[in-house]
Amino acid sequence: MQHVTFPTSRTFDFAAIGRLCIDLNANEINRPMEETMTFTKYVGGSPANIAIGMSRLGQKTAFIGKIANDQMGRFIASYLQREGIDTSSVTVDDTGAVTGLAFTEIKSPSECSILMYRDNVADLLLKPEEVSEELISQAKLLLISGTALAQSPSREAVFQALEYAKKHGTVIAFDLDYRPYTWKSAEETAVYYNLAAEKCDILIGTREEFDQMEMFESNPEHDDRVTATKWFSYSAKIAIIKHGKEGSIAYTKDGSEHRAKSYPAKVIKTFGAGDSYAAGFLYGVMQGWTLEKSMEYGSAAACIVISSHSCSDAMPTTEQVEDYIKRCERGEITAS
Ligand SMILES: Nc1ncnc2c1ncn2[C@@H]1O[C@H](COP(=O)(O)OP(=O)(O)O)[C@@H](O)[C@H]1O
Ligand SMILES: O=C(O)C[C@@H](O)[C@H](O)C(=O)COP(=O)(O)O
Repeated sequence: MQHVTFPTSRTFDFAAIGRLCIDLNANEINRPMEETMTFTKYVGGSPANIAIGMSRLGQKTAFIGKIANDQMGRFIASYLQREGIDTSSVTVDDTGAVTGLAFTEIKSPSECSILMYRDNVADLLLKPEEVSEELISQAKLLLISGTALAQSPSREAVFQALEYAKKHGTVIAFDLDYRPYTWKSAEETAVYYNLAAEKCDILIGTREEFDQMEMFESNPEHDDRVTATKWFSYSAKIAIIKHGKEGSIAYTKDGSEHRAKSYPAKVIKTFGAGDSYAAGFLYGVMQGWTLEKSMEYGSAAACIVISSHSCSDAMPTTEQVEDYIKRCERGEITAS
């Protein structure tokens, strides 16, 4: 059964709006940040990672965002272009804003954290008038990500993008991507997340991210079905609640729920799981696959990324995902 119908005959399969940043991933793994001396630079930012993932999976992809007018900004733009991503809607800041940095700490495969430097970042300066209606009207799927709602004018830019997507029948996916650093209060976060989620067709988040949205509601048992059902009276057709290595559950508007098997992985670090999962899952849904198959594909893509050092640079191609699934089926990959 098709839960979401995508428009046909559009220039882009996929467009993402939001932050373009830098990840600096610890080279000396399995130790605290205090003892980490060297880092490798990658393009980062959750929506950037997902866009790179979709492009690697062969989807015609565009990005809407703002970069700093500095070396880091230029590094990001040229990386996206090399990945075949359309950057005509990536504008360059002219106010002296900087590129957001995420230093990652890999204390152990399961104890990872991120130290973010996000004061005066260019990505949050994207203005509503810089969002191209033409581009959104030419995309089958628009991805928004929660962090871009944290501040004006980026917040208004995302709402403007939602408006255009609704007007042109572009399917909207919302990766909650809650990062506390950029928000002023939990109340502000909940209000804006809810306002955006009302307009979206596909919601993807962890249990903790949905809890954050529910601060004015009663869901004392943190029940996934209660969480998902609320959104089906708005625009949502699919709500996915992720539970780390325990896997994820997709709820659909017809009242059913879908679970997928997850795959083993030799985990180096856990971050990047969500972004690669989102790319693999959305790719599957766009191919018209069942939700179970799409979720499995997302899980396999996630395993590839968490077994690698980077997030963006490790995003797999279809051949890599299919090969990973086959190797798991043959018992060649076991959990670390
Ligand atoms: N340790 C792990 N082993 C295998 N798969 C994992 C592991 N951690 C996450 N995944 C896969 O990645 C998906 C998303 O991970 P999750 O940690 O829930 O998201 P996020 O990175 O956004 O917090 C999970 O549903 C699962 O399929
Ligand atoms: O989103 C960021 O700004 C940092 C990411 O690039 C980072 O690598 C990461 O945390 C990925 O997030 P996840 O996929 O939700 O684990």
